[in-house]
Amino acid sequence: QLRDNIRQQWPVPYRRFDRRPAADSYCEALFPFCPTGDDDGQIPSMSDTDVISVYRLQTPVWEFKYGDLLGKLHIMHDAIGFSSKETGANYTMEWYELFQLGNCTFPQLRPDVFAPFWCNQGAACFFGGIDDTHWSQNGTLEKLGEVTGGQFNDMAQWVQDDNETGIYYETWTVRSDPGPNATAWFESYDCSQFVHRTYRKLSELGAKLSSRSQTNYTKIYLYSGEPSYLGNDSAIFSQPALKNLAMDIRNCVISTS
Ligand SMILES: CCCCCCCCCCCCCC(=O)OC[C@@H](O)COP(=O)(O)OC[C@@H](O)CO
Repeated sequence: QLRDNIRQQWPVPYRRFDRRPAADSYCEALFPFCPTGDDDGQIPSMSDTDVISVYRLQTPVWEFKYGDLLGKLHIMHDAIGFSSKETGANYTMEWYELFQLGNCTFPQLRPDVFAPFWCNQGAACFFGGIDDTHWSQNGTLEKLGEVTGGQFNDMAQWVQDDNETGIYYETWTVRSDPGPNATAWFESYDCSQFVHRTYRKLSELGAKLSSRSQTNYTKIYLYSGEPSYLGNDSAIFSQPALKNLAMDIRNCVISTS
């Protein structure tokens, strides 16, 4: 696929931003995002010589509301826990949607705006404590290893940079077909991808982490032929010549919501 004479790169790389914008005031959270985390997303600094235990955390999505219901469908949320040997303090770190999963999965139609609208920011949430029951009851709480306080602090700096530049949650993994040699058109960007990036960063920093059991991560797949770039919002939704395309997209939003 050629776009503006440039060969299209698959999967389309996740777009990074210079900095996270404020969310649109139209978007409403049913549940406050990261209610007990720091308002500015700050992560406490550990002493360089501290020993920090790292935990794999997994629980069914919406466990707080539906218990193990989504766990039965293997729809799981992933996070990471930390525990400081020097202070005994525990921490939870996760990445999830500011305005709930449905709004990241499907756009909305606003009565006064022609183009579909997304409330799909996602962000890292770091807060004090590990709710053992929440994570272990229907999921997993497993120690993976230890890192030094210095490695933790370097990871914390990376988390803040990653969080400032990677701002949109993307639910779907889009591939050409279900087979092993499929081409990935778009990768998802969700809780488990954040966990993978963090493990990768910790391993770059020299950490040795390992799990006793195989971890399965939740992904939801769409299969399609090779995508073509049709234009951005303003190109599609403000040009009379593209009205049919714009209507088709709106109708598709109506039929999926
Ligand atoms: C409403 C339609 C949704 C259809 C989508 C079907 C499944 C999609 C699976 C995507 C993977 C989900 C993993 C993930 O990113 O989880 C993050 C988040 O949704 C978890 O939400 P939560 O409310 O269970 O937990 C957040 C919580 O820990 C806050 O303290």
